[in-house]
Amino acid sequence: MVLNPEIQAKAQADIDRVVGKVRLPDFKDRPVLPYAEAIMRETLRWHPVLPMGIPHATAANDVYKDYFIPQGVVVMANVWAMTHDPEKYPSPDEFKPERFLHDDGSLTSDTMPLGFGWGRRICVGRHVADAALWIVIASFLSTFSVHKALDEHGREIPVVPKFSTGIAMFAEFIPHLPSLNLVSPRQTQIVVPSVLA
Ligand code: HEM
Repeated sequence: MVLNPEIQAKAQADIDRVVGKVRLPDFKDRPVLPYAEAIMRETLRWHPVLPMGIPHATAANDVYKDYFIPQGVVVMANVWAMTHDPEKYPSPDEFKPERFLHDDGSLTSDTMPLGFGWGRRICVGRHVADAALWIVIASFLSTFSVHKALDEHGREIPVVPKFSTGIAMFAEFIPHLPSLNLVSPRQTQIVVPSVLA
């Protein structure tokens, strides 16, 4: 969001329109908040948490497209190449939630399943993760805005997105951002559901 303020503003306008400003988003709002959903899918596509999945081993000899693959070799799925295929996702390095939306704003059928793997060893926690990601994204955007911090002259400090390499990919730049002005509250009154109060 700090890199894409116009996307943040668009998502917040959508949430304010549907949810209003006196309560937090709830799961019942999810079907009518396609833009937040598209942000989540684009996040999983843009920098997948496990860009090469988790290593697997073949249980038997196999042949795939004229390649002989012996039993017991390590096989890794190049999730990064799939989520950055320019034919499927033009300008793949750009963060564009709109790629998951039709022109009328409704969601496409591409739910970005690649981020959780596939087949027998698909992520067993995907439904927990999916729900948790959505509610965090929607609640955060509802209550806070992320801005670039300002230097002592009041100028925005540029943010360079830098991600770790290795099995798991995470945003390395976030802990190094100066905290000044980074996150600001945008709602003065939030009604906490009684179940949480
Ligand atoms: C955004 C969050 C998450 C992402 C992107 C993610 C992604 C993945 C991926 C790509 C795999 C490997 C699938 C494969 O080998 O083909 C995996 C495996 C797994 N995940 Fe997740 N995961 C997430 C959250 C979770 C959570 C919250 C849990 C537990 C509650 C969980 C539990 C597991 C387990 C146990 C496996 C191993 C499954 C197996 O080998 O049979 N994951 N995950």
